[in-house]
Amino acid sequence: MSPFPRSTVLGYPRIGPRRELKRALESYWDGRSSRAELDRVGAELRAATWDRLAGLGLEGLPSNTFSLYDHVLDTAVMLGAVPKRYRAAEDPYFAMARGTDGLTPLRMTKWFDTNYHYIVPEIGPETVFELDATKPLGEVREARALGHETRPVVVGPVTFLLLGSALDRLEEVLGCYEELLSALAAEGVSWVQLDEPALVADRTPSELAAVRAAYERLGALAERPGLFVASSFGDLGESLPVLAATPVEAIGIDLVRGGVPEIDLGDKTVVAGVVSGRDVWRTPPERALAALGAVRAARVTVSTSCSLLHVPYDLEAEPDLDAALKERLAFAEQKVAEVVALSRAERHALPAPRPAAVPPALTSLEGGDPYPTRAEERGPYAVRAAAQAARLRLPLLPITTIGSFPQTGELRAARAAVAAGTLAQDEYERRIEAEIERAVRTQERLGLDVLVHGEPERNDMVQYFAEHLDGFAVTANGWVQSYGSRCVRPPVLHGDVTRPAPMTVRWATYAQSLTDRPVKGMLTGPVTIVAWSFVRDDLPLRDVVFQVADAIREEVRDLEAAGVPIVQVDEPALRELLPLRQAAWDDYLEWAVRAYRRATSGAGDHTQIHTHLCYSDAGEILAAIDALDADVTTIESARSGARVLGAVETFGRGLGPGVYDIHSPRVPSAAEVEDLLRRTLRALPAERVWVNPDCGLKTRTYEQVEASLRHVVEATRRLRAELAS
Ligand SMILES: Nc1nc2c(c(=O)[nH]1)N[C@@H](CNc1ccc(C(=O)N[C@@H](CCC(=O)N[C@@H](CCC(=O)N[C@@H](CCC(=O)O)C(=O)O)C(=O)O)C(=O)O)cc1)CN2
Ligand code: MET
Ligand SMILES: [Zn+2]
Repeated sequence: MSPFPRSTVLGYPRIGPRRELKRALESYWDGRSSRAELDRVGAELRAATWDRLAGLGLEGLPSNTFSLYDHVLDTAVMLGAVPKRYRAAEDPYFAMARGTDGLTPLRMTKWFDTNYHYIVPEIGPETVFELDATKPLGEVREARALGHETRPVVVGPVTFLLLGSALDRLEEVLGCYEELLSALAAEGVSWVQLDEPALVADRTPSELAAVRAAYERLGALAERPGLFVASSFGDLGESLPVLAATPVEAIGIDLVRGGVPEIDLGDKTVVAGVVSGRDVWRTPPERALAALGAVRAARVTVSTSCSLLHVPYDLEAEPDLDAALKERLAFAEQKVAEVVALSRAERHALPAPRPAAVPPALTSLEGGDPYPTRAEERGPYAVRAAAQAARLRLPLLPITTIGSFPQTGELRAARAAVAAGTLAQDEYERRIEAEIERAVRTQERLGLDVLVHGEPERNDMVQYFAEHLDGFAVTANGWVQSYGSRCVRPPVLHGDVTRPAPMTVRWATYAQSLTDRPVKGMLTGPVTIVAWSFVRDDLPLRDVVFQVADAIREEVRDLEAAGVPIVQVDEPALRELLPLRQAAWDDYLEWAVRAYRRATSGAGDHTQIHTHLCYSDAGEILAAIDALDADVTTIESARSGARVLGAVETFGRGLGPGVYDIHSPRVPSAAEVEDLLRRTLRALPAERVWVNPDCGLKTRTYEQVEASLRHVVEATRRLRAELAS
């Protein structure tokens, strides 16, 4: 077995530095280009990535980190876990990911504590595991034809099965992994990377036994590549000694979030994740070198703490970023260069590479916590509910949406034109107003009860606020994949956050001026703004979140003062930031809830506060969601099989479990919506039930939205009539 290369990364972005894959996918899905064209773009992106990584001096190149949609879905396909109902589809892979006219897609949820979403494997008694190694083998050969030897990366068996809630199928799945290892060995591959991020969360003794059994068995295989088991997103804790006792040759350890292992790892190679894949800060070289030096193992390789999937491609694509800030930053390319430089410095006992620039002095917390708990300012729910009912006069089962309406190509082009200086700001604002009017009229025509302005002015629900708050920088090309072809540009929160002026009042009041029905103002909550940004690391996260909460609080009060009767403060990332280890949950939830209440408790009793959550596996944090004390909570439900309904009967206030999935282009039938509503009404008293989709409508077309909402209204009216009789 050849020694593990001295420098590597656990994975790399794949959407393309200019989102080439996004465009190719959407063009293929729309029928504007062929599958061959899509595959050609994929091949070009893979080639460019390997060439670039090799060009930067990286020694260990990963392969199979590319994906047309999601790497967990790729693993499911590799293992034959394709549910029968998708097999006859024209393109089973994308049918699982996005659904078709007749088929709902598989569930989708957050990848550990990141803003990346994976497709949840569906494993049932009828699943027959059967290896299809086309993709990993294909990428190895493709890279080889370009002159690169690579290390294929696949999701490991334990993590895959835990994600699919089917760890009892380990024996069968291991058969497939054995076959895969044999095939890779026959191909002349010297190392394979098995990603096991699930090992950094709490694991039961039987799960740890499964880890041991899995890697004993794979390790015992006669003809196989070297086994590199990679963890990320935290400390391996009790999983580390288990792994260390198996025959795997290399273990990947996150040394940014986790500590240097106390145990001596003997003859293993430690792939030391000293360069963070989760933030955009430059790596302090002395800290990285100290960690590298402290690891006790036969061999140490310099690497990233996780795949670089979670950071943008290249800082050099940001000519407009402030020069002093830029000095503190590293995107994927710069991080690869750091890995290479650290590896050389470590090997040759060279002085530390170019030191990270010293950040400017920022808020210091010395002198005590400047964020005392604010006394509860709002009245009890019963009092608020009465005041709001008198003001809003809503029917039973009020129908609303989550905030955004379709973001049209014209709107995006208009924003790009303003940035390019070819469209005047006031003309842009007129177009936004026209779009708000379109959204309002559409909702009135369809018969919705609580209207939204549709968020046409927002490029993104976090980036928009970052652009209007002090303390943030935004990027021009810093795209990070969120799911499938969808990307975000996470803002950089680098300084103290303050709100120089109202951010949304003018659009909310414009919308309200157009209609007699109540319009809800729309804000993003402090936890979510911070979760979906790259955040300064010189303050506790909690204190940064409180600063953002205070800015949102000012906005809530301004909306109220302007006569907006309902304000929604979205917290879709509340679950996402939940620590992977349960021991840290209470502390997190305590301050996260406090931040939310700080943001919203300035509203009077007559103002109805809504919140919205999605991808939440809400069951786990239902008590915390309840503690947010919002008058109405809308929550994803349809896409996750209405599982949340099993847990909501204790919920004390208004609740709108989504009645259809908005991430799929398919239009739900009225019967389907009615069925979900009936299930909701079995779980909750009708007086507290709201009717809404799972999430915002920005990724859909007006055609899809109108058809879907028509069915929602139809189903709701039927049930209202039934309840009234
Ligand atoms: N930050 C964040 N995280 C989130 C969500 C979210 O909304 N925001 N929602 C959940 C699901 N995730 C989602 C993530 C992204 C998108 C999404 O639609 N993203 C858009 C980009 C949004 C954006 O920034 N749009 C900009 C710029 C768009 C653009 O492509 N501009 C063109 C130029 C304009 C043109 O001619 O089209 C270009 O750069 O080439 C704008 O509207 O102004 C996309 O991928 O297409 C949807 C859901 C969870 N996490
Ligand atoms: C990801 S949660 C989205 C909430 C936002 N108000 C929207 O409707 O798009
Ligand atoms: Zn949502």
